[in-house]
Amino acid sequence: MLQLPVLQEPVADVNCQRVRFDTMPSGAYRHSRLGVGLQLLYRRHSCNTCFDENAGHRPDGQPGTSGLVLQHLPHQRRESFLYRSDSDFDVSPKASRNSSMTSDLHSDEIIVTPFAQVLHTLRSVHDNVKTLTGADHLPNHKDSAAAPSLATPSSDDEDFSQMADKTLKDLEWCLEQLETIQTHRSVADMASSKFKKLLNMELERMSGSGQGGAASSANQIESYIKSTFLETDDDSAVTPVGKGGSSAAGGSGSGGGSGGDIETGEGRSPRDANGAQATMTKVQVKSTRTPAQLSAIEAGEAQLPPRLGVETPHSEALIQLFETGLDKWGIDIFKVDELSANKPLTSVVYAIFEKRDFFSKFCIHPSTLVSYFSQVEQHYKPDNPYHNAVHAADVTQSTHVLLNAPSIGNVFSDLEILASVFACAIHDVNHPGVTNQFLINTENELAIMYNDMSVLENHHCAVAFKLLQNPGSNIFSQLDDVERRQLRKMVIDMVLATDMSKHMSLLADLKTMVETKKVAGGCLLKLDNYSEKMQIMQNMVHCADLSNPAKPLPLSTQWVTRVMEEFFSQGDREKALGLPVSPMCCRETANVEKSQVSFIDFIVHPLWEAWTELVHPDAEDILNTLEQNRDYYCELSAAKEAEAASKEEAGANKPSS
Ligand SMILES: Nc1ncnc2c1ncn2[C@@H]1O[C@@H]2COP(=O)(O)O[C@H]2[C@H]1O
Ligand SMILES: [Mg+2]
Ligand SMILES: [Zn+2]
Ligand SMILES: [Zn+2]
Repeated sequence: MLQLPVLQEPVADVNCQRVRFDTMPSGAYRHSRLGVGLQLLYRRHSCNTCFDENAGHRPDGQPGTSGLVLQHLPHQRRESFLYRSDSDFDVSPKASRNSSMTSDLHSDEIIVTPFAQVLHTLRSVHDNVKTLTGADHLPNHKDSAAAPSLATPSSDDEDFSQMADKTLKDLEWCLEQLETIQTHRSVADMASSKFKKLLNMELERMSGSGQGGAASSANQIESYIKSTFLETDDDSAVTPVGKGGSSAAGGSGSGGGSGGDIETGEGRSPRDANGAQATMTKVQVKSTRTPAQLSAIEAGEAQLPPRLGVETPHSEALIQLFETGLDKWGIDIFKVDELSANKPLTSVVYAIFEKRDFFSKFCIHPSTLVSYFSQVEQHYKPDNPYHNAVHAADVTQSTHVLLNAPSIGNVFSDLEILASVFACAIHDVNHPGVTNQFLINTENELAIMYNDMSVLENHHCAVAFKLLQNPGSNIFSQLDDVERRQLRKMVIDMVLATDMSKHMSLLADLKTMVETKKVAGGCLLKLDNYSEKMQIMQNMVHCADLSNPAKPLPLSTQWVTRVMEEFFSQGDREKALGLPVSPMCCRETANVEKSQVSFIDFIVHPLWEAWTELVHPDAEDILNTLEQNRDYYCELSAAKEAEAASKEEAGANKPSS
């Protein structure tokens, strides 16, 4: 069970409140300044005590060891745009929006997802009405509260009419929200549409602010973020045409004879009528084992593979590296690549399976594991600068570290952990080095096969499960049917969620779940149903997939170089095919530093901020690193702009002779 913090309860219990306030950091006193009936926000706990307090409050009376406590983030933390004022939209309670109350609050106190806001506001209304009608005995009014109050509070009339006014406004807002909920949509969809609106506002603000070169690079970044991380709505154009002619446009008509040849190395033509079939045929590679070896494996007599599953002259150094780094955020994964003789994925998976005792827990023969993951590793394309086996190993090891967080220590079963590690290892297998939009625009056989829906992610899953069918490769052969079905479903759900167009929905799910539980006053996220657990697992893998900007700077910068190189080579191909160049894919015009700042501000930081809220304080260092890296790129970008400006000036001042 995930254990949530008791961040919020109506301020009714005077004694409890005093005790808590005594132990709070100074910044947390702000609620006590608010008038009676306005304390709709949180009573807060001091960080080092709230876990124990929650344990004491647990309904089952068990000590609070097996859950996750949702705690507040430190106040100096920069907040993401999700906390920005949204006064252009009717997306927050009116009364609270402009009041002094919200202006000095911090992200752990402000509720931003609509459904939680409704619950929250209703609770406040409830408390206010209680006070207004005299049902409450005005706990904050010191000892005078001992006398039962009348229908009109003893404080001045102004307080009273302000409160009545606010109560009515809040009630009206809640009713409006509840009335306009589209019943076919989930409450998390409410958050997702709100966040998309906010992101669009931010992006428009960004691209509207610059001039000249700065404006065009901002436009390109805006197009990149919109086309990659925002799902195209049914009612908008099928393929968004970005500003400045740099977008993944083209649509179904423009693929022409281009063929969109993903170079999978087998020289097949995607326009070939058998193209789709060829894709899966390619996956059915022959097993690397001789029949004798296979029967030895089946009989359990197979020889153990080399240490860590890879033949390498550097096995001692690799063992050393894993001993110190396997459980650490920011292991040098490029060093792992080098020491493992370019088998980073096999060696990382092997080390994790050993560490987690999966060989014996799931009766997996080490040589079966090596057989399977060698094939998976071969199906990652080494020529991709970014989407290769090193990225897979990186995401797998990152998830392994996230799973080790004490706060989620007892949340997942072994089978769920196995599924998560496996999903990460295969999540980009056979990636062609181009985006979904490119495959769709070029009518690639994969796009045809998967009807333009999460084309790559469907392909990664299919390839991985196909490879399991090769002789001597089924690492799950000893699971029973139910477990195998469960595992398959979990893996598919996680890998399909790595489609970046699902980003906002994932983030909205996570935030709505966390905030709703907080507001509802529960301290435990029970996570006893599949869908809630899966939301956490999908977000965890998504975080790991978007973790390169949160790694120590020397690693982070290398990933940026790689991802940009991959984007640029897609741009080269688009140019060669006469297609419009996708945003961020033109090596001549892309602004790498600035795009990193925006990528972090608009995508990565909101996600990690939400994850940190869930597992606080476990991911604190990760969020810090992310913010430092963001500042690094911001400074680089500013320096570059200053240099460009001074060059321009020098050019303008030169006499034209
Ligand atoms: N540093 C980065 N800058 C820009 N885009 C990135 C960066 N890192 C990852 N991405 C994108 O985010 C995507 C995450 O899923 P993929 O690994 O399939 O592909 C990744 C890239 O398209
Ligand atoms: Mg992917
Ligand atoms: Zn706390
Ligand atoms: Zn990935």
